[in-house]
Amino acid sequence: MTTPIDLTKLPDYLRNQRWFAGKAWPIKAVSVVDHARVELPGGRDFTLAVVEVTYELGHPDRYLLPVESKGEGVQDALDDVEVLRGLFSLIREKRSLPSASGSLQGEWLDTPEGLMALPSPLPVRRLQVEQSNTSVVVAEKVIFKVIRKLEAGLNPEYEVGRFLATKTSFRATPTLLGALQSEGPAGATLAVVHRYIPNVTDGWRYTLDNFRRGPRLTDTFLGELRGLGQRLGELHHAFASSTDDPAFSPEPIHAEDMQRWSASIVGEMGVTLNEASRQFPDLEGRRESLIGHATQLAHVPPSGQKIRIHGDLHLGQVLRTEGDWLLFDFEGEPGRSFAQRREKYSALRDVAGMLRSFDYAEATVGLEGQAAGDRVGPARKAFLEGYRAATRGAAFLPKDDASFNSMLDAFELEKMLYEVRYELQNRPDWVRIPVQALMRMEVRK
Ligand SMILES: Nc1ncnc2c1ncn2[C@@H]1O[C@H](COP(=O)(O)OP(=O)(O)O)[C@@H](O)[C@H]1O
Ligand SMILES: O=P(O)(O)O[C@H]1O[C@H](CO)[C@@H](O[C@H]2O[C@H](CO)[C@@H](O)[C@H](O)[C@H]2O)[C@H](O)[C@H]1O
Repeated sequence: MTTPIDLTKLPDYLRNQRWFAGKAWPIKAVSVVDHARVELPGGRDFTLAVVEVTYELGHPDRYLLPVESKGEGVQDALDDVEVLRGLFSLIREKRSLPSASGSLQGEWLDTPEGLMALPSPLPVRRLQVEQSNTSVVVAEKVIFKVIRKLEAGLNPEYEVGRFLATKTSFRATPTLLGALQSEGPAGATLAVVHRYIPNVTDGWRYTLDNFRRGPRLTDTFLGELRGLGQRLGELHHAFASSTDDPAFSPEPIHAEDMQRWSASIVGEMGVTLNEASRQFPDLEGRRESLIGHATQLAHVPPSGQKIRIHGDLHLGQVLRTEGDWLLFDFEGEPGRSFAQRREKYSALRDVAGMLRSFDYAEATVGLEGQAAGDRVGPARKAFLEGYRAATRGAAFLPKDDASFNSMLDAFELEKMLYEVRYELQNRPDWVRIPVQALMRMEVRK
């Protein structure tokens, strides 16, 4: 198959795309590593190409480019509704297509939700939100996300979604319905399809609205946060459920795990403080105390289990429907490899992620001019109460409260360090939020 794209135009094209993550580095070369032609009704077609971007420095990245050859240059094919319908049909009809170096495979799960009827012709619309990928809503019932930056290996969002939909009874998530996979040397998940949930607010906006109401959170909202903790507990029960799939089966936490996790936090602290203390010199004075905090984890007597977790849980990863919460986006932290994101871990890492979000919400309303209030403490307490109630006696959690609290503290510290790195790279104006949290952190006696 001949390469269908004008390679000379690609560096400029990529630099102008919202989803292109390499804007800060000079591009050395762009090459097409795989491509497939997808035919559309009426004799038209478009190309799904996987391109590799090599930079003057650092690792190469791969991107998926759905493109149409229309006149000059490179055209994003996802602007064309016929292409959106064509891509969706490929998945729904489980079609297989040859590509230059392998094949494309549409997958559709035959679960009860997968059997839904859809109208013809299919109404499709692109979701108008700022996001790293491109999402398309089909008939207000289905949402498919075309993944822009590709990673090698099994995509955790697909893997987890499939496990929850087919092996567990956990339904507080938009159910995974299908996926588009590319197989062969350029193998990757190219798109994932979920049930679309109409009339939802994301948990971040919903929480900010509540934090803006005054210095105290309402009992109603605190009750809802208890409900959020409970849903997370149920998710962890589903992850910990007995299964013969080695990618999900729970494993005991050993002393070596605690030591490894502790050492990894100490390592991340070195890198993060070196980067951040140029801008926030006071952080240097906290180094020893924070290291003490991280090393404490290595001495926690091991109990509980390692399980698969959400991996990047925060308020932006939950949806508020009428009267309930849905947890979604099981991709894990974008800065880590798929292999790292698929590792089993303590469930408390997710709990810590959500706790950090309450601090971010407080800082955000503070920056907007809201007077300081008594919001974060009660929000944390309510969320933890819900989580504890749903997981009482669970084998995956530490046996005693002291271990529970020490581990939770260490994972909150780990998340703060991650956030400092994330913000330095993505939203430098926000870096002071996790930095201030690091400055405040006390070692629990
Ligand atoms: N199943 C769904 N139902 C309704 N809205 C959704 C659903 N999945 C995602 N969304 C909306 O789309 C936005 C982007 O989705 P997300 O999967 O987080 O994309 P990205 O990985 O590109 O950030 C979410 O913040 C949410 O508002
Ligand atoms: O949603 P993503 O998977 O892309 O997650 C990344 O971006 C998040 C920000 O959008 C970032 O979350 C941090 O900011 C949130 C407020 O915007 C806050 O609620 C979170 O607690 C905080 O960690 C997330 O860390 C990052 O991986």
